[in-house]
Amino acid sequence: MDKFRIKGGCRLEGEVVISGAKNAALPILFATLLCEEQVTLHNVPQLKDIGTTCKMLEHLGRELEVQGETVIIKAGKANDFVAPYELVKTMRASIMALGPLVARYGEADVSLPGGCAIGARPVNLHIHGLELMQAKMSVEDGYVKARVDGRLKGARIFMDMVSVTGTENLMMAAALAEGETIIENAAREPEVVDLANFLNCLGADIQGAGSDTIVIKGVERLHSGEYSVLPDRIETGTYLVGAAVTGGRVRCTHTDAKLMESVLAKLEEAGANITTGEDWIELDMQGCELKAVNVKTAPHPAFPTDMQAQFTVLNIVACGTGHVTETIFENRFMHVPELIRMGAEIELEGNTAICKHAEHLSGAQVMATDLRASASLVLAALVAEGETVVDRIYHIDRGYQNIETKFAQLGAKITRFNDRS
Ligand SMILES: CC(=O)N[C@H]1[C@@H](OP(=O)(O)OP(=O)(O)OC[C@H]2O[C@@H](n3ccc(=O)[nH]c3=O)[C@H](O)[C@@H]2O)O[C@H](CO)[C@@H](O)[C@@H]1O
Ligand SMILES: C=C(OP(=O)(O)O)C(=O)O
Repeated sequence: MDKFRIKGGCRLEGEVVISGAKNAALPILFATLLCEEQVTLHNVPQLKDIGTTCKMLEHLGRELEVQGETVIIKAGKANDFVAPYELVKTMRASIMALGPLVARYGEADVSLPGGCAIGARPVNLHIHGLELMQAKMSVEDGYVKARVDGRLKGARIFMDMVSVTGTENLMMAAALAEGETIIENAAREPEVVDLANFLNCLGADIQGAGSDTIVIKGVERLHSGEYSVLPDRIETGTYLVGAAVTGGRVRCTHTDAKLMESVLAKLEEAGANITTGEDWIELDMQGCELKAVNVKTAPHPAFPTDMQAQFTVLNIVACGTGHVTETIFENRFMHVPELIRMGAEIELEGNTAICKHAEHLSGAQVMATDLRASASLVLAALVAEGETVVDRIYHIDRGYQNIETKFAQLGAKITRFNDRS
C-alpha cells in the first residue's frame, strides 16, 4: 500500500496547474451513457475515480479512448445495465449510472454504495425522484433496480434535502424524459452547472442550473459533442491553504476565482493576501499573520464541506481559536484524532471542532481515512517538525492528480513509497 513521507518546514512557493474537477468529470462521464454518438471530453483529471468510471462505462459496453486528459467515448450503445458491487464499492459516485441507464434503456441495476467514512449517505432522494418520473423502483439483493416501459415521464420533484449527485442523477434522467421536469430545492454547485452545460451542448434543454429551480424539457435524443470540464475548486483551495499554513506564496493557474468565493473570503479573513486574474488565483502569506476563522459548511454558495478538513489545519496553525462546524455529513471529523496525534489541540463538541493554536506540530505516523481528511494530513505534515508518514493514501489518489509532484514543485519535501520500496 502506498504511503507519503513528508518532511515539514518548507514554505510553499511557485505555480501549480489545477486539474479538471473530479466532481464535474464524474457525472459528465456517466451522462455520456445518454448519448450513442461520439463524445470528446477535455480536462478530465487523471484520478482513480475517473479510472473506475471509465471501467464502469466499458463494463456497460462503451468503447473509450483515453489520451492524457482527453477521453473519447466512441459511438455505441450500452449493452449491459448492471453496475456491479465490485466497481461501485470503490466509488459512491457510481450511483450516477442509475438515471442515465434507466432514461436511455429503460432498465438499470446499480449496486447500493456502501456506508463510507464520512457518513451514511443514503440515496433515497435519487430513488424517489425516479419514482416520480414513473420508473418502477426496488431495492433487492443490495441493488437499486429501476425499470420503465418507454420513456420516463417529466415530473415536478421537490428535493427534501439539497443533494448534489441526487440533483445530477435526476437532471440526467430528465434530459431524455417525455415532457418537462422541474427540480426544486436543487443543488446549486458549479459542478451541477457544468453538467447542465455539457448536456445542453449535446442538445438537451436545461434551464436554471445554478439556481434552486432547474427546468428540464426532455428531448428524444442527444447528439455528439466536445466539452471541457471546469477546474477543480477543491484542489485549488487545498493548494491555497498549503500556501497559507506554510507562510508561502502560491499561484494556482487554469482555475477560476468565481467558483470559490466563500473559500477565498475565508482565506482573506484569515489574513491572506489574495489576487486573482482571468484563470489564476494567487495567495501570498509573506508578511501577513494567519488568524483562525470560524467556518460552517453548507450547500453552495456557502462554505463547502470538501474544504472543511483543510481549514481545520489552517485553524490549528493560525493564531487564536477557530470553530469548524460541519452540517452536511454526520461523520466528517476523522482527521481530528490524527491531527491530535501530531500535537493539535482540537475539541469536538457535537458537529463543531474547536481548534486552538498549536505551538508545535510534530511529525507522526498517521492514517488517511477519506479523501479530504488525507489532504488535511498532508497539509499538517508540511508545517510539522520532523517527518510524517501518511498511510492509506489510496484515498487521496481518488481526488488529487499527482499531488506529490505538484506539492514537490512548490518546494515541499514529499515522496511516495510503499513497504516494498
Ligand atoms: C461526486 C460528488 O459530487 N461528490 C460530492 C457530493 O456528494 P453527494 O452528492 O453524495 O452528497 P449530497 O449532496 O447528496 O449529500 C448531502 C446530504 O444529503 C444527504 N442525502 C443525500 C442524498 C439522498 O438521497 N439522501 C440524503 O439524505 C447526505 O447523506 C448528506 O447528508 O456532494 C457533497 C456535498 O457537497 C460533496 O462532499 C461530495 O464531494
Ligand atoms: C466526498 C467526496 O467525494 P465523493 O462524493 O466522491 O466520496 C469529496 O470529493 O470530498
